[in-house]
Amino acid sequence: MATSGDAVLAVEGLRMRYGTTDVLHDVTFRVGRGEVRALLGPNGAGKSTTIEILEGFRMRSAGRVEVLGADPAHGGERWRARLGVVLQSWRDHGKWRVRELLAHLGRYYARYSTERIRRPWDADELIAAVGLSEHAGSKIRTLSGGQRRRLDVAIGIVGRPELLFLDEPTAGFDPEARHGFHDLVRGLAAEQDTTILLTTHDLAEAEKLADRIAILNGGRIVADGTAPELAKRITGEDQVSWTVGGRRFEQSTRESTRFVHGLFQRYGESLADLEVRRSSLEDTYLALVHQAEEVPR
Ligand SMILES: Nc1ncnc2c1ncn2[C@@H]1O[C@H](COP(=O)(O)OP(=O)(O)OP(=O)(O)O)[C@@H](O)[C@H]1O
Repeated sequence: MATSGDAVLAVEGLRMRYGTTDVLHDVTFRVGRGEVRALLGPNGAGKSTTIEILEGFRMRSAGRVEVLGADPAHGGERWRARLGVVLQSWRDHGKWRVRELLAHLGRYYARYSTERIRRPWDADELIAAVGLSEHAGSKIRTLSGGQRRRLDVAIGIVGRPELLFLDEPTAGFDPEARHGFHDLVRGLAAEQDTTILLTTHDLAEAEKLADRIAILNGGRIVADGTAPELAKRITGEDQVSWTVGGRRFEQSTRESTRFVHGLFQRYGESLADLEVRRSSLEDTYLALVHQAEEVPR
């Protein structure tokens, strides 16, 4: 596989079979340094399976995978120390206090500190970065679900990973916690230059966080691009509607600005109730998922 210098993660022709069932078919994508990439798809699409293979927790059936220059199936300790993993499941450290646990886990990374990346992240700075300062001395079992998830993220990044995997990071968050978490993820990418691969089935989350989105459905990548690129991909057309002389009209067009300009020229002030509805990522997503459901596997 020709890996460009900037690709932190490259997947080519990845396949996974459980027993006699293929759950990943020829999955191919790349993630560049500092990029936030979402793997978006409905339940059972294969997101967790993909991410677990990339993390080195699951052996693939076929295909080529390179993560931070190594095959995850053979990644050593030093390689693993450069990765951050936030799993869907909770860890069970209920009796530990937040600062105590982070300082303890952080110690493991000290031997992997480099001139460029100082490891681990200072526990109090990290606690502040994830918005848990008020709970630094609390026992973990007393944290709410959202606070606990923030701690999961802190555990995932305590070693200042170059590449962070987030598996459905905001499942169970209230809107405020979700907003705070999105700021945190964007900050990691912008200020720490962390490359992030996150899985989600929340379109809005993918659109808000990710530079690029790969849509996975039925074990296949059915689309890959920026949110606007994907939104244009299926319909590519905007819906313009307007009223003239009490009659309602509607038109699909790829050139909505020019079309609206024409309407104004033609109807002037008698034009009323003008609306332009852009094709949205949601249109694309639903169309792609629906299309794929119709293709026999
Ligand atoms: N250990 C396993 N043995 C057999 N089948 C499995 C196993 N793990 C997952 N699968 C199957 O593989 C498919 C993909 O599952 P996966 O958990 O990767 O999907 P997902 O996109 O992460 O879904 P969700 O959003 O529900 O977490 C599903 O059909 C699932 O039933």
